[in-house]
Amino acid sequence: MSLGPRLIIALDFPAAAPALALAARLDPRHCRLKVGKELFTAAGPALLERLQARGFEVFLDLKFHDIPNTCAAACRAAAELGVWMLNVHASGGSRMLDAARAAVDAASRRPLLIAVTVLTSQERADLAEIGLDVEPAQQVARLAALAAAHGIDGVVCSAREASALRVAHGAGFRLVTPGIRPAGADTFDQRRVVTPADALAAGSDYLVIGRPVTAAADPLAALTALAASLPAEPV
Ligand SMILES: O=c1ccn([C@@H]2O[C@H](COP(=O)(O)O)[C@@H](O)[C@H]2O)c(=O)[nH]1
Repeated sequence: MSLGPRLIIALDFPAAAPALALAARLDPRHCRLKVGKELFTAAGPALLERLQARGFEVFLDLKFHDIPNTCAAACRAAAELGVWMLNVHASGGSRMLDAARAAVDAASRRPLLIAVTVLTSQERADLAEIGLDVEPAQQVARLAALAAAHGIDGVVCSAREASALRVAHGAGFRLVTPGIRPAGADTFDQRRVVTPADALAAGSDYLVIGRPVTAAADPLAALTALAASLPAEPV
């Protein structure tokens, strides 16, 4: 089964113009695009329409986390925007996950619904601070199991956790992995980072890549080099 392009470029920009300028240099046959909180707040649904009109499938990364009714309503509204994938926080719990899933199931074009486990910027000390005395991998496994049990299509995790999740949840469970860094690249605020080739080898379905491409002096050259470090796309 082909999952389509496995690279998802995070358009973390403050306005539509730079996002559209980068998108104009990209090919929807080779990557998908991610619109997150910053860009969506600045540019709104109109930007999604323009990206989709150019042939891109869009991951709307708003990480909804609220009471079940509010979360479901947000998922419904996001699904109506025609996005390919959207997400919620698994830590919202089973009733919130059920409500979110029911909302996307009712959509005329159902997007993939993905649950965020432990942010890739977090390490053990960050979890301890919020009262979780566990390794990130353990908390990721716990939240992924909750998501899977409630019919969620997959999770956002670090590729460090991908192989264990693939064993636990099988081939159809989508593993979406940010925190991707070519060897030697600046990690910035990320903590659980993995190289692109290692992420795929570990079983990631989709690699989310932002600053290694978008902050590069030549984003297209950076993306081309990154893609060249990967085995050929399955067809
Ligand atoms: O656990 C998570 C969930 C989401 N993200 C998002 O992915 C990109 C990563 O950007 P980089 O510049 O490659 O670090 C960014 O939009 C995050 O909001 C994540 O990093 N980790």
